[in-house]
Amino acid sequence: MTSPQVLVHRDQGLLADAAAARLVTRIADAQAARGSASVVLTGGGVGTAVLAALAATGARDAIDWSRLDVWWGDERFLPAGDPERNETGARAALLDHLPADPARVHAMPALDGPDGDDPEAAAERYAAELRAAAGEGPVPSFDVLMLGVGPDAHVASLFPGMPALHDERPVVAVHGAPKPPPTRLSLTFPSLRAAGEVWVLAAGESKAKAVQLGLAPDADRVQAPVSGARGRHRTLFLLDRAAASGL
Ligand SMILES: O=C1O[C@H](COP(=O)(O)O)[C@@H](O)[C@H](O)[C@H]1O
Repeated sequence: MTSPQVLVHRDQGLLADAAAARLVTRIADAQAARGSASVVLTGGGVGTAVLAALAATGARDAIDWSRLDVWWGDERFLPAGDPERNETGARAALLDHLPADPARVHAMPALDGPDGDDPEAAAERYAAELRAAAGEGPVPSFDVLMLGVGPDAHVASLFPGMPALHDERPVVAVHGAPKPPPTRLSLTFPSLRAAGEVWVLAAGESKAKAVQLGLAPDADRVQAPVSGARGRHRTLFLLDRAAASGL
């Protein structure tokens, strides 16, 4: 497990631009080294702002979009195209504007997908897709996994005190999430921690406490799930000044 590094930017706009630039470099490096790369996207305000910043920069052409696998860390279990789905936001901000290979864009199943309104079956389906892509182990060694963080210190759809925090399966259905919608799909800690790099993105004063907990050496990941978000090689907390104000 890596100790987090903290980078503070003046405001959310600069944070999004800097994270987008970092993403271009990381993906291009991975593609140069291995031929392909994989990223895990997050929903939420900053996560989507990073994708919009990436779409807006000319540097995005340094990425071979046809050789990039795109996954999600969590999803709201709603019909395809629902504006509240993380996938919908990511497509509008970035993926609809790029020559990504549709077969490599691995959206989590929707409520009107092949498993209908059975989130457990949908979670198993996504786990099978991850396993098939992994070669070895239950999930791929993602190059970069991005996570937003809630004011309650949740990451992905791992909310404080909920059973999903203890689940060893790679993907789970979440019921009764405190933030709507209540039914979600989420990667679990073992999957998050399989990533080479984990980037926690936070902007705004409402996230300051969660960021503080996420970096506290004695934090309990059941109470503050962000404190369990760590990458194998690197963990970055990419913050704006307001989110860093409690440090
Ligand atoms: O519900 C969710 O919330 C978090 C954080 O969102 P934010 O708008 O407060 O930044 C997000 O990371 C997660 O993917 C999403 O499903």
